[in-house]
Amino acid sequence: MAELQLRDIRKSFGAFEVIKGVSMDIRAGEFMVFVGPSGCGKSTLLRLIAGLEDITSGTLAFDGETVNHVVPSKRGIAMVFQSYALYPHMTVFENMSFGMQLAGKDKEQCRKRVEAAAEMLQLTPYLERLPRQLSGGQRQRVAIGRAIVRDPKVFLFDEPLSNLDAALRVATRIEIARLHRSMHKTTMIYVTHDQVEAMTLADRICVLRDGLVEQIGTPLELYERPNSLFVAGFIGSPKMNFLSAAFAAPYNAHRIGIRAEHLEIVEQGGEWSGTVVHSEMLGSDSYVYLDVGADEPVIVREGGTSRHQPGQTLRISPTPGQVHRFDAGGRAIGRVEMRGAA
Ligand SMILES: Nc1ncnc2c1ncn2[C@@H]1O[C@H](COP(=O)(O)OP(=O)(O)OP(=O)(O)O)[C@@H](O)[C@H]1O
Repeated sequence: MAELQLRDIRKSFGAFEVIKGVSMDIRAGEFMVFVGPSGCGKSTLLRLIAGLEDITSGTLAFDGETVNHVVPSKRGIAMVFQSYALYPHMTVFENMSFGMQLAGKDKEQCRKRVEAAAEMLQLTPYLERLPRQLSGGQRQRVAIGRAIVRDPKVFLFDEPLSNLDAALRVATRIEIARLHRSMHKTTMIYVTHDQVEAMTLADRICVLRDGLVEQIGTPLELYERPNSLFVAGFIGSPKMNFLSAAFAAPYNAHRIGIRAEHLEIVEQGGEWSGTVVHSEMLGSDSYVYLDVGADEPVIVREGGTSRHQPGQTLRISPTPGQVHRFDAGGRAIGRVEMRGAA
């Protein structure tokens, strides 16, 4: 378990600055998730923490000690990548124990650690198999097991589940959450594109944008109190509905944002009305897409099966207190109880 301090970290590749001054504290035992659009620098930041890339300027400290010039093998980290990078000619047991044997660990100690990790990851029946005799999810668990046996202070994950199909992704995600709990809360830093992974695994999420931190907070903080249009649009699925001009003016905002679950279809009155252009049924919920005359259809969540057909006119109202307001620069200016109240 280690605490990390990042102070004004910058990274350039030649003249191209990718990380532009990132500062944050990652608490001991915390599960921190980095999200952000493609190319914003998530993997680069993780690789700087791992020591796989040199930091151009700024300070990186583990438990108060600067590690900028400490080689990766001496940082007490273990990293799991999207590609499992297992040795194809070695069994699961050998793949997991190889690193320890290289480090000169006692054979018996290696065996015990591998068996304990295999137990934790439900890999015990597969220890004598070769990687090609395993499913993708099992291979990724071996890669995670190989990292566990090193008993790292900090675990780094770079999109570890993105090669897996949907069902395996869910199963392995639950496995990782369980792992975090059972490893006495080893500090974990996890890069992902996946909303659900970020929301369900993270103690805190860091949203990166163009090499800078846009917002750091618990999943619920980011979901309920995004500090910018960018975070509001990035966190949550379906995306928050954004409305501008005549829709936002009564709220004294440049733009307003309302989540699909905070719009209610009403029989009478209603703040806006629109035509149903599409509806999606997910089983437990439905999403109704309404053309209210804005740039894009507004998405409204309905519990159960939608009763609404394309072409039908519906009236909708936002849930009081759930209208997010944004200024012309895209900064949040808080939610309001009702229109005209700001
Ligand atoms: N070794 C390198 N040399 C030059 N440019 C690089 C290098 N590594 C990364 N970059 C650039 O740095 C930027 C950030 O890359 P990075 O892989 O960190 O982004 P990311 O947020 O992880 O993206 P993705 O979600 O697509 O994986 C990109 O523009 C990338 O092309």
